[in-house]
Amino acid sequence: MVHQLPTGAKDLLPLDVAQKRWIESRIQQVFQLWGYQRIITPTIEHLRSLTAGGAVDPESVIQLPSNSSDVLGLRPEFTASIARAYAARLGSHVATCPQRIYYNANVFRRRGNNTSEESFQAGVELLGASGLMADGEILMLLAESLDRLELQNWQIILGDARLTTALLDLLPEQYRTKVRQCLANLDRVAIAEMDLPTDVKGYAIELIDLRGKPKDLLSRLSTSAWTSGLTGEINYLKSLIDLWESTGGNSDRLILDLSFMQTFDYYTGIVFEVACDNYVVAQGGRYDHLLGVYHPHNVSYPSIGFCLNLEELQQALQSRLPQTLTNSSYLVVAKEPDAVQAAFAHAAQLRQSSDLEAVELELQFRAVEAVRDQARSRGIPKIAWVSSDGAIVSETLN
Ligand SMILES: N[C@@H](Cc1c[nH]c[nH+]1)C(=O)O
Repeated sequence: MVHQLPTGAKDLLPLDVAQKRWIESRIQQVFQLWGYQRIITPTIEHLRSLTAGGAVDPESVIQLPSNSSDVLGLRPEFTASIARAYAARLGSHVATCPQRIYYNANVFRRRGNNTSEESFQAGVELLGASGLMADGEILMLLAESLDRLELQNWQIILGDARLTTALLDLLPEQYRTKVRQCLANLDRVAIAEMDLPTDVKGYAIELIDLRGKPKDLLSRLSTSAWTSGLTGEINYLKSLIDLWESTGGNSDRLILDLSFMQTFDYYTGIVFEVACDNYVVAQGGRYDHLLGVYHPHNVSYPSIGFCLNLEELQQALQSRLPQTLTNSSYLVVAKEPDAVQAAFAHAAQLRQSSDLEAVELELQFRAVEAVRDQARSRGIPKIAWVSSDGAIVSETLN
């Protein structure tokens, strides 16, 4: 029988794992330097918890049969699980806020035609914090994580769920849903072809074009006839961009896109994704009402976070990642059966040495040349030949 993996599943072989570790260890270092602590939430939860009060489509969750009446599912992302874990724990005590939490694990999504996909995310959630400094911290932490990986050519596409909704609310009610759909799909043609009063169409097209350098776009927006009631939201974004620039953020890295919308529907403030060579390597945003979905009395805590998509990062970083595995430093060989004990003892002694990589044992009694060939082919530079009387001869291969 041929045992194939289900469509969408994959094995990570040791080199894939080494590359993934390379990325993870750097990102986690940065998260920890900013004071974030790691959380591990369960892979399986109740479907109703994973769907975050309707913000995550249950169709995207891989559901599991269960004996109880509650359907279970595999987590499709972490934000809902962390909101569930912390909603009741934060309490009203000021000292518990903010909480800085990070995670690094696998998530599972059901794709079209019933295939499933497992992928890996490393991310942070800043719980119980709002305002300019909190949003600024998350954007800067994101930038520092990407810089730590020496990722090139990345750009943050920054939107604002609240402002986008407010801009759409300026349209007469009967057109809002349709125009929102066109914005989500960046479908300019559909807007142009819609049967709309001329001024409404002009405004809808203005909305789809709200993408560009943050400062240019914001000044265009402040002078638009439609947006006079939105100065608070517009000024907030101006201040955030100023903070980014004044703290060393590269202004070319930031694109403001007020037609940008996220897949999950729990966002209430800034939203963003990071694009790099056609890969979306990270996404996130502010979600001020989500913790309330899980709190026994619906009390919410303003929060914000992001996750990095490790497979996409691995693709975008490919040429910088390790291309080979680390070889062992020594092959320890028992020359005859009654040297086995001494060979184990010598290998153990070598492993104590801090300047060596791994020490491997030869497991068969092969001819000397066959052992040397074996070591060479595995890139092991040294052999320790152990005799039954305990004598050891070290050989460096050339
Ligand atoms: N959980 C979101 C990313 C995110 C983290 N925090 C806020 N948003 C995702 O998987 O897309």
